[in-house]
Amino acid sequence: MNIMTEQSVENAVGDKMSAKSNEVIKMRGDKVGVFYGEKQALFDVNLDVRLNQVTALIGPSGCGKSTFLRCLNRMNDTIDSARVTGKITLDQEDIYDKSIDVVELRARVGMVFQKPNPFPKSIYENVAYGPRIHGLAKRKADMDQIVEQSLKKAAIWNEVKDRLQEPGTGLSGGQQQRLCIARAIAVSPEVILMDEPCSALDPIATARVEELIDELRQNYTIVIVTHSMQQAARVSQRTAMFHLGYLVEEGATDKMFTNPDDKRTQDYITGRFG
Ligand SMILES: Nc1ncnc2c1ncn2[C@@H]1O[C@H](COP(=O)(O)OP(=O)(O)OP(=O)(O)O)[C@@H](O)[C@H]1O
Repeated sequence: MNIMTEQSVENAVGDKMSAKSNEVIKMRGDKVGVFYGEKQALFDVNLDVRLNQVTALIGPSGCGKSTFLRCLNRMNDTIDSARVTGKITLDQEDIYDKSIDVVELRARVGMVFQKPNPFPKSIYENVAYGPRIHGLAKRKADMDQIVEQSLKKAAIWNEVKDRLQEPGTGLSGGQQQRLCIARAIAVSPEVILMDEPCSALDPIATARVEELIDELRQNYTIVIVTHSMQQAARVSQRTAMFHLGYLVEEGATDKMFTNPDDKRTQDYITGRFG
């Protein structure tokens, strides 16, 4: 008879979890709608964001990609006319619930914007700012460590370690974007949202950031809006195609780019519209 001890059950469950960890749903959008005043920009979007995967949001201009992305950390709250309907969960918890502290939510679900936007402060301060307001470092040595680790994880440490007190705005565009990624990482987020993070970068800086996104996936869950089909294919495991405010389809990136179910996806990825 095969009697499993409590420990062996735990191990077996653990193995199954790790084998399937990329199937774990980190965030879920359930019938998400967004209105800007009277105008509805998103309709009934059901979309899962899987743990430790990169999910790419694609679709023609104005289809609602950024609007959906901003729902995931309640950045739409900052737009007066915006109203969100439906439900969005993070680890099964409703992020629009009254009990949610939005500042804490945005530390758990960080964001990197289209244009690199370092603060007009030193490189060090750009990274230290978030951990300081969240009280993550008690002593200067702890803060130094957070700054160093974050810059290392964002693959920019070697380029800036001798100039930490110089302004972040003095870096190249690609370096500034990696500094902004370090700033997002510094508060230990679980999810990182990226809104066209490479659109202001040259091809070499873009390749650098794409490589970084792939590395970050091991520790974070990433959602990226991109206009570049090549980029979506290179960096993501899942792709979601939007059109006119609707989610057209979502699936494994390989399948979406080789054998999509919907003709609109086929037309978009082959450059027939958008
Ligand atoms: N702050 C806003 N106020 C009013 N309407 C808005 C606002 N932001 C977006 N919209 C509208 O919502 C719709 C979706 O816009 P959104 O920026 O989400 O699309 P997108 O797919 O990210 O577009 P793009 O690829 O051009 O960035 C568009 O019709 C847009 O005009």
